[in-house]
Amino acid sequence: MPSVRRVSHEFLERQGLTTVFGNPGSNELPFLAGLPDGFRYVLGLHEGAVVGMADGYAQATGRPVLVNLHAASGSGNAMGALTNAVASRTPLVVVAGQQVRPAIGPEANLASVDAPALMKPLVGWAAEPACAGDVPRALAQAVFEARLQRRPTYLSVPYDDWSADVDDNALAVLDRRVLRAAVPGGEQRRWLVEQVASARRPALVLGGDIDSAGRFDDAVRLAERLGGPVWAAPSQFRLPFPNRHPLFRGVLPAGIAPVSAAFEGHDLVLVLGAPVFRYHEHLPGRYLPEGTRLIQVTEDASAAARAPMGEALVADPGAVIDVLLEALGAADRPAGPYRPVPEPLTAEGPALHPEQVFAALREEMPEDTAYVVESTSTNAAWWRQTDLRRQGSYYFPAAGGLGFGLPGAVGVAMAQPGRPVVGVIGDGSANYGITALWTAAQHRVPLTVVLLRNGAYGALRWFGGLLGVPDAPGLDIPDLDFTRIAEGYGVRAQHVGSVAELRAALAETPEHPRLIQVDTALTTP
Ligand SMILES: Cc1ncc(Cn2c(C)c(CCOP(=O)(O)OP(=O)(O)O)sc2=O)c(N)n1
Ligand SMILES: [Ca+2]
Repeated sequence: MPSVRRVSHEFLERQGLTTVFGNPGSNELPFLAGLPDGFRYVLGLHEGAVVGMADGYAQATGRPVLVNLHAASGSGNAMGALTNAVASRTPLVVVAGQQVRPAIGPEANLASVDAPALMKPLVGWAAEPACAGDVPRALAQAVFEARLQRRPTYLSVPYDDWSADVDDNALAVLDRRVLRAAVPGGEQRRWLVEQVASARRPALVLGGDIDSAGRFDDAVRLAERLGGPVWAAPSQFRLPFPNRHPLFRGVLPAGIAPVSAAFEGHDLVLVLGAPVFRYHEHLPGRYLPEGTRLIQVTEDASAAARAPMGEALVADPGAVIDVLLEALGAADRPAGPYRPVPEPLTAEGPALHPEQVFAALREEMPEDTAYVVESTSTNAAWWRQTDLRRQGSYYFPAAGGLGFGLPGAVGVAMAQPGRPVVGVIGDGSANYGITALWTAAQHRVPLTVVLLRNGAYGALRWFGGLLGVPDAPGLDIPDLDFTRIAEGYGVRAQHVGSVAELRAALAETPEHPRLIQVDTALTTP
């Protein structure tokens, strides 16, 4: 009879989950025994980095990814990075080891007491099978739930289960497929087309799911057909639309009152692939202006259910774009020229202004470069200086949890070896996922990390001023030298002191990971 391990490996292979991001403990070794040829294990030195890399890899490949973590302490370390993966709707399948069943109740060492509860409410599904024979089916459920919900799932498996024999029924899981059709038809289709076709001044709000689903160019065609303004949904973690397109108005402000003000005069707001909305600052006001109707289209049923206003259709936003383009036809006139980029601001003294760094990236890096950005006080500078026109060009921690940037950049670069990838990382953020540098070096990932060193938690300095706490402690992080830290992890590094030096460094095409440190002036987000 085959073992639980052999059937589970076979199932994972058939489902394409053969790249495993992990950090092992003794409980996990029996799962890792005899990994078949074709599987690749990517070791991260901290579980936050493991999940960040897996998140970047899954987002860039668009497929579920297997994560293997240690029980309890290992799974706990991953929670911060999982908040981002939940917000970006990344289908991660986390498999964690567990003590043998008789040892869990007595809370023997390395027992994860009530393991599934540890990960809720973050993950979309969590379980610990009631017996070894149910492990292959439970693993299949974890994969299918992650794919259907587009949310991480968690499976805790007692370590002696993997060597147990299974009966023939357990083999039935190998041929399972779970598909979902999400194209609106009939009455729903007629209703939606009529609402959009009859709108006098429609506006579009696009979420990260549009980019994740590869619908970046289709969204441009729909926007140019509607002719109205386009915003990115608040708390943006992907770029769903070219940021210099003449119809693009930027990211919606993350407050109730300013969002309502932005919609003033529009009779229909069509939200595609985003929750309504991930506000941030509490700025109370009317949700919508008088006379404005909001229709949300999302695959995320709970996002549709929890929205505070408007109507929602749970469907594939990409399929809805196809339906609307088919019904309305393409634009009959070009949208006009893309907006030009302003001259970058400069800073007093030796440090560069972040806009000078971003202008150098725009001018030196190839147009298809993918950027993973985690430098929180430089967002305004970033969007003033950048000109992104391709799908999959921008990633940001979806729940604002730092520690995604550096690992996520490694994961994106591993997923797209032929595409230039740049991590734009603040000197504060870098520390939350710094061990990913070691993995990048070990796997010779051709990644560029531009490390913006302003010696502070810049964004918090700004928030401190906003919230009337200008002298808050713990906001300065002086004396960090990431060139020496990077070299310690095996990554070639250099410090650049001018725009010319930065441009010369960027002009070289990296064969392996490299870190370029540059001192930047403090700016406001
Ligand atoms: C895991 C985690 N810890 C702490 C924070 C709080 N935080 C922190 C600590 C920030 C400072 C980031 O500093 P940086 O150097 O990366 O970027 P800037 O200097 O440009 O702000 S921004 C922010 O929200 C967070 N968002 N996530
Ligand atoms: Ca900083």
